[in-house]
Amino acid sequence: MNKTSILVLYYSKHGATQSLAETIARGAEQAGVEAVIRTVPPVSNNLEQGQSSIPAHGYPYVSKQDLLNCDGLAVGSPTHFGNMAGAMKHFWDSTSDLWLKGSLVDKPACVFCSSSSLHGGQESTLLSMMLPLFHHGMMLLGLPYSEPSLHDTKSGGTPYGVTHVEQKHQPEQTLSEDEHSLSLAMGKRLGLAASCYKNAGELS
Ligand SMILES: Cc1cc2nc3c(=O)[nH]c(=O)nc-3n(C[C@H](O)[C@H](O)[C@H](O)COP(=O)(O)O)c2cc1C
Repeated sequence: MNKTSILVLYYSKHGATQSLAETIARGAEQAGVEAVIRTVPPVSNNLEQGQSSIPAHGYPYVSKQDLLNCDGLAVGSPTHFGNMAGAMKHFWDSTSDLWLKGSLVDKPACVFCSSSSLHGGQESTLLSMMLPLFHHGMMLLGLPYSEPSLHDTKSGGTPYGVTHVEQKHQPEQTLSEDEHSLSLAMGKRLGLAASCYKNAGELS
């Protein structure tokens, strides 16, 4: 049996969403699964402008093969006007071929986001990222209230998925204790769900 593999796919301009992505990946690894981190290229107002296929730094850009290979998927974006960033939407708009083949059907998935204010649209951003995943037939996971941090948090963290709220006088990338523990829990939950579903499929 191949090792279960989770794809953590994010867009981040200033690194906050990337911190969530890396912590979710660590949580998945704690559940004994492999975690692959990928990002999407930025979009420009000048859509004719060619993008380099390799980022100047950081994680590689996602490929369709990454989506085909994964057994579970976490998708994250900063909140941009209460919605996922255009770069992430642009990427999902390029996946009709996978949708036609049902390539992502029944794969467990979750969503995460970062914003600069507590009531600035985190939940709507999470919901916006769920929409393409539902259309692809994925099985969406949230976070259960049995996670103590979901009750305690004064920063990010929702039952719809893990979030981060930037704090004044802190680097964007610094997660609160509750955000950190919820990110690990989200990764573990996704890893376990993907393992169970993959192993059940391979046995049947
Ligand atoms: C175009 C744009 C729109 C934004 N809209 C919102 C918003 O609606 N609500 C909010 O709280 N923050 C908003 N922000 C702030 C980002 O969501 C926030 O800085 C986020 O943590 C950045 O994540 P990153 O470091 O991964 O890029 C916006 C930022 C930009 C650039």
